[in-house]
Amino acid sequence: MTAGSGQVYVVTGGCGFLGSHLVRMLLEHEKNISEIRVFDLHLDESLRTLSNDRVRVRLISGDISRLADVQEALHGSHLVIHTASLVDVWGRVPASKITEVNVTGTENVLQACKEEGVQYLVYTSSMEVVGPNIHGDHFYRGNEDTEYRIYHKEPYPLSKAKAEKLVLEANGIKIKGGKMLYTCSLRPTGIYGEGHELMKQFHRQGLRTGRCVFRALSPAIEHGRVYVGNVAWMHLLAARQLQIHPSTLGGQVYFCYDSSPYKSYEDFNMEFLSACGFKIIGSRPLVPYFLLYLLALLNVLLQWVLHGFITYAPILNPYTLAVASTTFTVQTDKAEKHFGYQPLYAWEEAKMRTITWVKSLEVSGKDLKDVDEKSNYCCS
Ligand SMILES: NC(=O)C1=CN([C@@H]2O[C@H](COP(=O)(O)OP(=O)(O)OC[C@H]3O[C@@H](n4cnc5c(N)ncnc54)[C@H](O)[C@@H]3O)[C@@H](O)[C@H]2O)C=CC1
Ligand SMILES: CC(C)CCC[C@@H](C)[C@H]1CC[C@H]2[C@@H]3[C@H](O)CC4=CC(=O)CC[C@]4(C)[C@H]3CC[C@]12C
Repeated sequence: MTAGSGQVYVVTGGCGFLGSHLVRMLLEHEKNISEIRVFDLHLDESLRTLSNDRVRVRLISGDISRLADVQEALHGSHLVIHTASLVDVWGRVPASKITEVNVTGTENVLQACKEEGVQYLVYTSSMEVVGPNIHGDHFYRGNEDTEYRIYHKEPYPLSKAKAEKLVLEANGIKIKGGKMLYTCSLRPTGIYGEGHELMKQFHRQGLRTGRCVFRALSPAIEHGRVYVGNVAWMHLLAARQLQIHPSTLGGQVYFCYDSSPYKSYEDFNMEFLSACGFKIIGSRPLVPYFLLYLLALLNVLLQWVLHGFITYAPILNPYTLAVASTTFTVQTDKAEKHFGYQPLYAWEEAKMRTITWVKSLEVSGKDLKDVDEKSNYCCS
């Protein structure tokens, strides 16, 4: 196929952690495309070099919350994978901004699909549209049909739930040219893999404490995790099959899953950090939950006091503590049944790829030597 004869895909948020893996996945595995438009507020110029003689990677700088930007990006395109989002549960940005990007941004994508005659939309939702809620209700090996007391107060999960509802309700609407819009929504659990910003933070934090991770969470609490490459692969397959079987996938939600083991959030992270000499201290939480909760409240107070001077947004706050302390794991085969999804990467490969990347942080870590010396390497 010569460049120009294939379809045009748009990936909103295509320069992000998931988005950039998705662009590479499309380039490697999707033969029906001639152009990938990477629409993002913050462009990663390295993606431009991925163009080849078959597919052009076109970077488009724009704001999803501005309709005109979205309309221009979608003009003449065939399918949109909408991953752009403000992923913030730490209070880094105001709630209004999260709503503006995640909800209004999604409204703009839907409006642009309608006006530009784009027939297919795959939305990157999140496990968070379901839970865990702050009441501590566990979601143990649940699926897309499992009953759960959904309760949202935080801006991020609220915004993802609203956006997903808009996407699913838009399935089947009439668009320009008399055709219909077909949509589906994918719900990843906690995504891990090369480029995960939060893992970088855990790595940096661990270096400061002599490569010791002081256990804060009960090892009995399981948290679903999924490898970024498999999330990207599921998006590619959903996009492909939504065009072939729109009545099957249209208006459906699918949890993203693979064979990553069910573990506590900390123990799962140690699958990678231990390869860099990190050790977890304690077989059970080293501090009682109430003390951790007080620390989380102190962080809220400090964030409030420092607001306007600096953005103080530590990992620990009452919401992240509640989420991390509540089991949320999925066990489903809906994506396999509806569109033949099988993870592209087995657990061992996903683990080795992630370990290789975490180890690369050691090499690139400028402050590595100083930190090790200063922190007297307590875990040797
Ligand atoms: N990281 C995770 O564990 C999970 C993420 N998700 C979802 O996956 C998607 C991707 O998340 P990540 O890759 O982790 O986040 P990310 O922050 O790495 O990527 C999001 C991208 O959206 C872009 N963006 C933000 N505001 C924008 C705007 N106004 N206009 C245009 N682009 C904008 C950012 O520049 C970034 O490149 C999001 O929709 C998120 O809700 C779902 C479940 C878990
Ligand atoms: C008590 C500790 C300091 C807590 C450390 C772990 C937490 C920071 C993370 C535990 C669970 C994570 C969330 C979960 O993976 C679900 C998510 C889905 C998304 O769409 C975005 C990210 C997140 C909210 C994720 C954020 C970090 C945790 C709360």
